[in-house]
Amino acid sequence: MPFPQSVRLVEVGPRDGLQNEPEPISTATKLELIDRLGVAGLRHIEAASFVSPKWVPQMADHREVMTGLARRPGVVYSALTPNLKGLEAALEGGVEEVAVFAAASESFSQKNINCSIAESLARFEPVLERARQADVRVRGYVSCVLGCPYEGEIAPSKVAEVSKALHEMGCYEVSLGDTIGTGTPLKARRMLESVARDMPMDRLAAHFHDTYGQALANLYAVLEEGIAVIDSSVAGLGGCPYARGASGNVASEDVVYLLHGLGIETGIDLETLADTGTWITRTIGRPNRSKVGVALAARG
Ligand SMILES: CC(C)(COP(=O)([O-])OP(=O)([O-])OC[C@H]1O[C@@H](n2cnc3c(N)ncnc32)[C@H](O)[C@@H]1OP(=O)([O-])[O-])[C@@H](O)C(=O)NCCC(=O)NCCSC(=O)C[C@@](C)(O)CC(=O)[O-]
Repeated sequence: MPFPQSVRLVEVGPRDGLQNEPEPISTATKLELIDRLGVAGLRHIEAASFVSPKWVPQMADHREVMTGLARRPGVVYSALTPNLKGLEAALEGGVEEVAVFAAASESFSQKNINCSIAESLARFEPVLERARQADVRVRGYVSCVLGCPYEGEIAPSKVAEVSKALHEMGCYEVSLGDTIGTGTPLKARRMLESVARDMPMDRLAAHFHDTYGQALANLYAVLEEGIAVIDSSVAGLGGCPYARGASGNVASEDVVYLLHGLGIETGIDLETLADTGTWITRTIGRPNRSKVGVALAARG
């Protein structure tokens, strides 16, 4: 299949990228990061997570983030909402899009959201219903699509089953998470083929972590299959609190460089994005995990 003409990036740095940071990051820094990403041309930014502050303390200022945003026209600012409580709080914060998150692994589901896969899907039904009433779009995530930190291999048929359930429930898009970054291109392609048998390819997104350095190769493989939405995190920030050793998402700068090199449009200004990666990593004292970001910064 030919590559898509354009790809939509979903920037998850302010949420997935920061959620695991042990030291509190100020709301002002989060807001500046989100705004800089908008200036760089990102049109979908996952800004916050309405989860329990006991489980993920770094996201405790979700309301302040959501209400403090300098909303740029044309930019969607979304948030994670695992249940009705989270959704109601997000709606009060003026959210225009939310995401529910399930897993293809029972053990990960228990560790991450404290319930089974079936219970999570049942919990999402009223979230979808309430979001529909409020005219808010819902995205769905499936974690552990290419491996689980507790169970190892995950059957592509299980990923397909959970993805289909989220799609049928009303999620406009399902993002496939290689939570621990163990995937390889062949596995990624096989998994995607299995999922796309049950739901349209243009409703799927790739959300790959780069723990084993395979994320760009995996993205190339799924782009060839027809994926046109990619989640990424500026400077490769991140790691999942319930997947020990998992490193960040694939770096947004590296994805943009790859896509532009393939002649695929993103609407993103790479230099501004790279400056944002340099700024946030310096501000929070983290290494910049984007090779492109580091190379551009070194060039001056
Ligand atoms: C899902 C829950 C809330 C269930 O948590 P629970 O403990 O089973 O829920 P509960 O209903 O029994 O409530 C327990 C307490 O949490 C409170 N509570 C309940 N819900 C909320 C809420 N929405 N916001 C704020 N507080 C909440 C509730 O009010 C109560 O407070 P208490 O009475 O003890 O003071 C919990 O397990 C949780 O917050 N987990 C965090 C999960 C998380 O954020 N994980 C990281 C994001 S997922 C991810 O990174 C993967 C992804 C998406 O990026 C894709 C990939 O890479 O794979």
